[in-house]
Amino acid sequence: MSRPCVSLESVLCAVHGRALLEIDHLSVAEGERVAIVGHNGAGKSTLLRLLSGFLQPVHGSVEVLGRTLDRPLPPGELRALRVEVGQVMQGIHLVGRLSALENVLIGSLGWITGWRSWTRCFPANEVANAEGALRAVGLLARADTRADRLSGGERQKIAIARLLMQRSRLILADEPTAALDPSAASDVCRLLVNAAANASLITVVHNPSLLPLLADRVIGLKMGRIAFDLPPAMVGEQKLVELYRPDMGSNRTYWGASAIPGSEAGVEAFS
Ligand SMILES: Nc1ncnc2c1ncn2[C@@H]1O[C@H](COP(=O)(O)OP(=O)(O)OP(=O)(O)O)[C@@H](O)[C@H]1O
Repeated sequence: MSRPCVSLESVLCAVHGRALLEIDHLSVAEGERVAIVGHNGAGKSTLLRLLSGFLQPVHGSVEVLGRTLDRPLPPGELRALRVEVGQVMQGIHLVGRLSALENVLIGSLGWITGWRSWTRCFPANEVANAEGALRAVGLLARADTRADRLSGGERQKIAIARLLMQRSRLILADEPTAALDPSAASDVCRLLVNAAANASLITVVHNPSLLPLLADRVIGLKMGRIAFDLPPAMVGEQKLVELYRPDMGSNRTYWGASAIPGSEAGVEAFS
């Protein structure tokens, strides 16, 4: 069996003595497509931050693509991780003053070296590849348009074209369809799955109707813990109602600051 692309054991993430995420065990195989669902504040983005090396656990082990992320990585390794882990995050991180094509080319910065990388003078074959990526998301005609003149849906598609250039082994997408109309949301999901043809894909999503498009496995997070881990066909309305129903009176996510050593300074690592 192939090595898991993501492996978490006995992980606790906490800030100022408050537990945000507690995962006993989570493993994602290479090529798997996983959706994460859960109420606001359930810990979905925290999980993605952990997997992208932006946040370290208070204790437990985190392995992503063979790298141990329990401690901050040295800069060289962090850069390598950034190339291997592609991200489409809330708020879409495009450079507004650059054209759509230039934004897509940024995806290849991890692959080109030396003066070309510093001066952003991309070789002709990479420019052709970037045009191909724009064509794949249906936006070649907007290649020269500044990113800040594009619609939300168009910008999401540009972010996916950039992923195509990055050739990541793991793609983390945090609500990639937020604020899109239903048709644009389906388009973006299909493009994302295509972009992840040779990668593992973990997507945070709020709209349950998109689950079958995006995932072959759905993980429900509730108050920082895994509530279920099921195929999309088994995530029916009842499961979702239970997942999103507030648990009144629970104080599980709060401890005294002294109860979780190492979590006092967590907010710096978090922000
Ligand atoms: N910078 C921060 N400092 C301290 N706590 C934070 C910070 N950001 C988020 N949190 C807390 O961490 C918990 C989990 O937040 P997270 O963003 O992971 O939730 P989420 O499931 O992604 O929610 P949403 O659906 O609203 O995006 C929340 O209780 C939130 O208040």
